[in-house]
Amino acid sequence: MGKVKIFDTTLRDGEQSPGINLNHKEKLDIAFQLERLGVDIIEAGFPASSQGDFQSVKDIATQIKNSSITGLARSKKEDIDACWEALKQSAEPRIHVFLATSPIHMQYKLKLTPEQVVERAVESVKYAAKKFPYVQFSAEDASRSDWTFLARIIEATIDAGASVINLPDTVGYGMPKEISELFEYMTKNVPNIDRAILSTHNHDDLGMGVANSLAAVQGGARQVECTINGIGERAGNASLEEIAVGLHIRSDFYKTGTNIQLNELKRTSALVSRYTSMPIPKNKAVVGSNAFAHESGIHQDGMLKHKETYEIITPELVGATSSNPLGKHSGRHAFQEKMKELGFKGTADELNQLFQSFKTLADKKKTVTEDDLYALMIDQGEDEQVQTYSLQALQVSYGTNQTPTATIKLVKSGDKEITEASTGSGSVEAIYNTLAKLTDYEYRLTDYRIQSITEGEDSLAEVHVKLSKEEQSQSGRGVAHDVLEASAKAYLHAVNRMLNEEKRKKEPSTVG
Ligand SMILES: CC(=O)SCCNC(=O)CCNC(=O)[C@H](O)C(C)(C)COP(=O)(O)OP(=O)(O)OC[C@H]1O[C@@H](n2cnc3c(N)ncnc32)[C@H](O)[C@@H]1OP(=O)(O)O
Ligand SMILES: CC(C)C(=O)C(=O)O
Repeated sequence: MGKVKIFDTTLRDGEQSPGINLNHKEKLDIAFQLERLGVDIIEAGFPASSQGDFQSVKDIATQIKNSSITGLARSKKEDIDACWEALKQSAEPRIHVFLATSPIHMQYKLKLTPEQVVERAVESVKYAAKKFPYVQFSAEDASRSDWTFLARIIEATIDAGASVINLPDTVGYGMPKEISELFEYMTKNVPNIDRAILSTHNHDDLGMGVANSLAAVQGGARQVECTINGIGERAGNASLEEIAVGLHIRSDFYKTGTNIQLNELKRTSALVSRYTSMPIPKNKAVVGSNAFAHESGIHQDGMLKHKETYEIITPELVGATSSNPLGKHSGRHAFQEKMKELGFKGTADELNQLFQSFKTLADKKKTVTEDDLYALMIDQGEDEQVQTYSLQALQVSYGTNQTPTATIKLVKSGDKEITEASTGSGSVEAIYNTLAKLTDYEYRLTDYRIQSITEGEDSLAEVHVKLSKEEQSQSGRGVAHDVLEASAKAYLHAVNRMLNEEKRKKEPSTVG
């Protein structure tokens, strides 16, 4: 049996997670990391849904060479046309067309009869196949669809030109046995099934996303759709890292594997977590910080005697350890070596700047971990974007019987220095009141979260904020050794993103 293809939808279904809003650069960075991870197919977005999605899919399709790129389209000519415009320059243009097949979706959402759904699906797949060499058709809500009807629409769409058929558990309703039987049934009962490969796409509403994906492989699926860290609509999608490691560790059972470079999993997960502002739960399988931590005496004793007593996955397998910790006495060579290992692709000048930031941090911290270095790299990436405002100096005066006051100096548009002071009921509020005056904007703070990137008293602080203004909202993050500085940086990050977005919206549209 060949390898199972991994179809990553972090940039499409993953971005549908409430609260996630990735910008163009973040999407490209994630796409490059997914390519490095060995993902077979990257679903880069839904081109007809917005100008931003269109542009990201187009740029990802032209820049990524070692993974195939696809985009989502409803069964509508306009969506298929937008997808083609975005993907026509990719080495292997692929489209993902979908239409719901469950009674509830057909009747209430689409307001179409089953006959009309078959007609519409066939018409769309035929139209897409005139442009694209690879067409995937998804029968949305397949797990709640009638199996005989599903077999009929699968046969018809394969005849119309689909070479991949996806049977999603759209609302996370299926149970593993049921999902595996669904795939077995289609494999046996669709006469032309050997002309297509079957794909599975599972949501986690009942916590079954990964179990259902693996059950589908048992039932005959040869492509698995999933996301990094399991992000996605509602409770999320099945997580790529758990599926890839599950198929690897239990290859004795599944008799197949994937092209995923497992030792890239940890850094991919960290990058996606940082960019989406979605922290990884400590106990998350494979990539959580407790995944390889053994706490109790009996377990520790077992581990000391023989690691395999309690460890079925080694941290090294998924790229989770750093054997050469960096600190204040580390030099350029060790630093450069580590950055190479972490996938740094910048110029010598950028590396030099990073080295300076690393030295500043190492003066304050005992050990600089991989997570700290990722944070520095991501911070530097932000510097490459247009930053209308940057933080020059911050001073906060605070005392138990005193109103907190923040004095802040910013640099505006690269050269103009502006200074303001303001009070607040707490230090962070004083900072935000001052920044609101300085940036001359009326934002509402709708989310504020602090996370320590690493463990220990001297860890870096990461603050995530969400600012809203009328219908718009933008998230921002700031990393610093000090929580107040990280809070100021996060606010400015969101303001700069908001301003960039406003500027981009004023630029002429190029969709279609
Ligand atoms: C299961 C999934 O994850 S599917 C992907 C879901 N992702 C998204 O929706 C994110 C991006 N979506 C968007 O930006 C918007 O919804 C758009 C641009 C696609 C459409 O926006 P609007 O035109 O304003 O329509 P709206 O979202 O309100 O309604 C969806 C319409 O698409 C129709 N529709 C839904 N699925 C399909 C489909 N597969 N094929 C054809 N039409 C469809 C609905 O019936 C509805 O049509 P109606 O207006 O005739 O009632
Ligand atoms: C478009 C389809 C595959 C989807 O995202 C779902 O059904 O969840």
